[in-house]
Amino acid sequence: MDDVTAILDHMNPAQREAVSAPQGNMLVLAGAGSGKTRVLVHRIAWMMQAEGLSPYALLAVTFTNKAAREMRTRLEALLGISLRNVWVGTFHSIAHRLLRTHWQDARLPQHFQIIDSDDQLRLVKRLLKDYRVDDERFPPRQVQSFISGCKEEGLRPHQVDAHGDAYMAQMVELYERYQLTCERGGLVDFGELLLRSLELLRDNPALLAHYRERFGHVLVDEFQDTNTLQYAWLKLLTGMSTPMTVVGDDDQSIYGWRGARIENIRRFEQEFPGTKTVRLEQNYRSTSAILDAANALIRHNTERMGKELWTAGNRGEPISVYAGFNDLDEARFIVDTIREKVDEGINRREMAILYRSNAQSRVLEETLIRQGVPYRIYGGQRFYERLEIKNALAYLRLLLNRDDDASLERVINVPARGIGTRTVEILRTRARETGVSLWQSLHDALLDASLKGRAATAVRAFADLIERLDNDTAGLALHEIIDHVIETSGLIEHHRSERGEKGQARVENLEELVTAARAFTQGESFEPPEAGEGALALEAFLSEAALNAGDHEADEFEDCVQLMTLHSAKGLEFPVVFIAGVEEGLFPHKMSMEEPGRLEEERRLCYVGLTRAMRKLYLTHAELRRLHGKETFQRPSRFLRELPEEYLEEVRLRGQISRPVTTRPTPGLSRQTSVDGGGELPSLSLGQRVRHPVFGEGVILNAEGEGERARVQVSFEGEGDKWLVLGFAKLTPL
Ligand SMILES: Nc1ncnc2c1ncn2[C@@H]1O[C@H](COP(=O)(O)OP(=O)(O)OP(=O)(O)O)[C@@H](O)[C@H]1O
Ligand SMILES: [Mg+2]
Repeated sequence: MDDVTAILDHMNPAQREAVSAPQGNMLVLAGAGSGKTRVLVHRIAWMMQAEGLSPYALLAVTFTNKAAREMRTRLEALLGISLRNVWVGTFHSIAHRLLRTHWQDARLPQHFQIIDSDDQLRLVKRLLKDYRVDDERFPPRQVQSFISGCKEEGLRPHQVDAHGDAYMAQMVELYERYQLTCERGGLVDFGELLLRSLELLRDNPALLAHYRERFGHVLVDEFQDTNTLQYAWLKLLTGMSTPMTVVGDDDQSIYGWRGARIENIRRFEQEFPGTKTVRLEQNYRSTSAILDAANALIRHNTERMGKELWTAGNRGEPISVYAGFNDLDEARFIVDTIREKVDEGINRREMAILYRSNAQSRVLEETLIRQGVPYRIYGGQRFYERLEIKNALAYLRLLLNRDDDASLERVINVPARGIGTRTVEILRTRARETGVSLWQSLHDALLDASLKGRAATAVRAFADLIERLDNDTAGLALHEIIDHVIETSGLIEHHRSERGEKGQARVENLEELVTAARAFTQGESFEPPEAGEGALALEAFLSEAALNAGDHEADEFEDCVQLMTLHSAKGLEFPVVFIAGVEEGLFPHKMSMEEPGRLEEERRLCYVGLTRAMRKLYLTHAELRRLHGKETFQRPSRFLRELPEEYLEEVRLRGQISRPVTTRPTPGLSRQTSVDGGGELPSLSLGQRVRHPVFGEGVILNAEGEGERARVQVSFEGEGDKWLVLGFAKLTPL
């Protein structure tokens, strides 16, 4: 009995009520950090201990595999028993388990293979070719997302109505052929896992009855992010008679773009009989400054179910807002602050840097590496290890060295240009036998005609492409070389045609590589900046990129700063959180600014970000950012304005010299600050503190123009930002 009540220890009355309520449908609707996940775990423990529910009668669905592992560990700790085969996992992993167990009823071969989206795309391309479908009118990625979309809505080819439209009819036919190929090959894609397991249960009443009987209770975390198919799956599995506990927060629904339906929360209340709704209103995670600011932000959304959150905690420190003069300065501020905190005794793993777009990690990573701060990217890869970046670098390596076999193999058919594995195999064998590089063997094979027909044409086109890239980029600056290569090779287009967030992220990363190159030649990126021009610069850049990719891999137990996108931070918490790039166009992301619905989703994402912080939150933005290879002035995000000022504190530039303007010319900005006439001017640096006879003390934010018209932007305390012509303004460096 002691054990049982221990489960209710450290719980507030509302939580206790939710944990110990008799089994029946329950919706826990509550804001961030109110203990929803904790209630879910404790409710499971309670049902096992107080009500004798067998661990195997339990089905708990989490959003990520990591969350599933954590839930299992927490349960084991609470119950003091090992829980190896309990049904705790993501929708996909649970569906997979069902299909593996009942492969015959699911009409699958015993050893069916799961294919990821890359395999899926390859398959689509092959189909288009086999059936001679014009891949310009039917771009493979579009076909792929059509198929996935149908599956997410639970539709099989025969259920899709083309409404007499020839284009649609062709799409449906492709879906059908795709499906047939999968069936024949025993292949199951991600969407298929869920749809197939839904059909498995639907078409096998005995089996369905078995599972309805077997599962005494079904629990779902992060319910606000379930999609139509998942909702249908839950409804079928429980038959609305097996009780369900779902927990969620409409304000944290951030996967609308991937088909998640917030309405599922409302539907649940209406459709599942006798649903008891519990609201948790006390937040245990954050200081009141953080929580109240987050509450104020989310109040700007109109589509809300309405919730209140309070905390008994201290007000804590204000939220620090830092305006970097550029993205590099922003990164430097973050990393400096992290190092200070480490000196104060805070573990690195207690600190997280969150950002909206994947590509933002590049500058942060480089700064962390340069300062020797170990970091880990959660739910993603390091910048220089990302697929699209490795592909781009492989092209660049080939320009310098055609005999780089690894690079050649990597990109010979990326983007697809009809060079199959058989052709590559022929080249490889030949290279091995004659002791030459693949590049050489490719030419030999073309000469003696051992490659023929389409293969020969495709291989020749590839060789020509590399030569052409080399010729065309001669004499160009490093960033222009890279820009040209990613455009002309078709790499960027390849990802541009990929719809959805993933393709978008890859395009952004490639553009970020151009930015990295530009920063590199200006000595702002890696060190030391002895880059030189053209091929020399390229060589130096490639070696630095290789260094940044390798070697720094932290071991599993190393104390690391956590980097991740805001999306992958869902459900997690950290004592210290930095959100970087809080700027219009970046966050909210430009793609979402036109549609009110998408903008609200961005605001929810911001709410998720803010509420990850327990003790201290930093919001940073840069006034000048290199984006997509171009420098742009950035405005602070509207989300910053939506936070009440009373919770914010502006961090002042520290007045230290960070970047002498004279040695680091920036396109569009001045090459030097010294002006002719008017005598010698002191050499000034961005970030430097200066005094003006009228405006007082300030910090140099920006500089532009040359000669007499050189101007600097100075942020004066009390006077705001001002642009001053250097020749006239009497600035004294401090
Ligand atoms: N009654 C309580 N007493 C002390 N700490 C609590 C209590 N309830 C929750 N917590 C703590 O508060 C933090 C937030 O809890 P939890 O992660 O379960 O919240 P959540 O509602 O799931 O948040 P999110 O919406 O971000 O997923 C955790 O550290 C948890 O241990
Ligand atoms: Mg949670």
